[in-house]
Amino acid sequence: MNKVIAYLKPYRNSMLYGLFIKVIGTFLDLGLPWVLAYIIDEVIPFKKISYILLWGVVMILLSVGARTFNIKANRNASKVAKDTVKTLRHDLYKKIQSLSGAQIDYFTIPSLGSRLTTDTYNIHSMISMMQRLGVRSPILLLGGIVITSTLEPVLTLVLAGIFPFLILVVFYISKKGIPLYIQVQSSADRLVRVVRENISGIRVIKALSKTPYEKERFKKVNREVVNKELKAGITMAVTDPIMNLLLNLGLTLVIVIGAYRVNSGSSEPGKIVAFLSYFTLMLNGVIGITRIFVIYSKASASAARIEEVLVIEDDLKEMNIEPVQTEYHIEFRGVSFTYTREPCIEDISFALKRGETLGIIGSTGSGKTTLINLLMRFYDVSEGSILINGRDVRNYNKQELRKKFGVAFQNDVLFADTIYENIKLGRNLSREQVKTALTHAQADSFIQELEGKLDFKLSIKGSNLSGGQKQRLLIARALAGNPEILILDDSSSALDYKTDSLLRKAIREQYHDTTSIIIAQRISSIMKLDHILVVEEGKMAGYGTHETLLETCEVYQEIYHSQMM
Ligand SMILES: Nc1ncnc2c1ncn2[C@@H]1O[C@H](COP(=O)(O)OP(=O)(O)OP(=O)(O)O)[C@@H](O)[C@H]1O
Repeated sequence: MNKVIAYLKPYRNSMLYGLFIKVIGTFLDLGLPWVLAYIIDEVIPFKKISYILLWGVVMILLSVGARTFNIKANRNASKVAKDTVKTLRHDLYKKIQSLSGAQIDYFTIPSLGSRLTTDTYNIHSMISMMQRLGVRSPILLLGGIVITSTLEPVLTLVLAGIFPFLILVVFYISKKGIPLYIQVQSSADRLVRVVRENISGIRVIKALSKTPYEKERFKKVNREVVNKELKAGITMAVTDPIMNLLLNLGLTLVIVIGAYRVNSGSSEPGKIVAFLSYFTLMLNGVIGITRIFVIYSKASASAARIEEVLVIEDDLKEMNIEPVQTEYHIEFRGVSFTYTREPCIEDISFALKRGETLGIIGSTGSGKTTLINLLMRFYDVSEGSILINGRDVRNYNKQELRKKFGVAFQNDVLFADTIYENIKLGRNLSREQVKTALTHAQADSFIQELEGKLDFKLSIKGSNLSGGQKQRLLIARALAGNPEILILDDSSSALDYKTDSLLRKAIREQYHDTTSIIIAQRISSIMKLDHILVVEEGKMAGYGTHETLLETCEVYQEIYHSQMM
């Protein structure tokens, strides 16, 4: 919680101001029953209307003052909570952006999503509540005790006697509640994951008639969240009735003893009436405190989850590795890599000169994308090294490294925005540059037919385009800005042969200085490239030109025969 609490520092003055007016507002509330008792016991016996009216006005002023100060304080509290969580959410988002691939795998994307949304919302509720109920409730409770003890010390003793029990209840229950709320958040993560998968795969689910299966899957995880919520809720909900019970027991005693005291002349009816009003205020105070404990329990579970992300060390730090003199633009030197347990990439080596093209082919899951992940340093190699211009990729500032690339990943994302903005993607690219990239990506012809052309608005994930059209836009995005290194990861699979061939021709002719790596399943997409790497189960099954591989590489021959014959 400490790291999250530190976010409140800049708002210290604003919180102090809020605290001040909240305290005044609450004290004005506490003054009301005292004035009531005074009117009943001291003013009414005189039977003077003007005197009674005067004290009535005092009561109205107290009441209006209390409301005004409380409203002002509550507004201030909301503002502090909103601003604090805005900064926290911003920092968390920034941190998530900088996480390495391994760290994202560890946290999982749905969990990061709910840490950024539900967890920060819980913190917002806590900060807001702490400044409101957190100030008001203890004052109502303690102030109530102090004032009632001046009015009726004997009766106050009866109420005060039950407070140690109340504290014990709150302590015991919140100790049980916090771990339960951590479990609730974890199962909410699973729910988010299932919903994400479900919604993004809605078409295939319908196509394969998997709706009942998915419904069942959702039902299961939804039930899990509900059960966990229920368990946490039931545990925390015990607090309220137990406290009410204890307080009501105390009140019953107060009324009985109070009645005896009024009868015996040692107290007055006004004091007993005021005592009952104070009791209601104190009850509100106690209810407020229990609510704070519930919110605190939730927020402390959320704070732990947020802090876990905020404090994680960058595992892709810049290293100080001596650069080497080399004629190559990109070099893989004996690269091996393991995601979790089994090695995924083993001893891969190749070298490309500037402007050369490399095709990577191999069966699914053989490790082709992983090679790109390592080149772009989403993960660090387990063994060996990857050099760009003789500098180890671990030597680069991450921004500097990633700026070199133009990338179209498998199933990459198109945003719900115009075609122009989707290609530009926040870079400083003119409409002319974007148009050129679209022409090279063979997207020109279909864009001409769209309403608004470059300003045609795409739906989420580009769902108002065909698969081939989407791929052409993604390729254009990779080409725009003339990157130093172009990566196309299985991104032309939906193109017809003619368009695919025109695309390769455009890349060859227009991007001389760009070193290109093209991952493809189709041999026709890569057979004319300068080098071809054949990957099989993470290992190099062959490396060379199309002709040499046809002679020397059995795996390549098999792929060739299966596709071309
Ligand atoms: N984040 C990850 N965590 C653990 N294992 C992973 C991760 N990403 C990929 N893998 C595993 O590593 C292996 C290689 O995956 P990779 O995506 O590199 O294959 P690929 O050759 O590109 O496959 P495809 O042609 O189907 O895209 C696969 O067995 C895959 O299950």
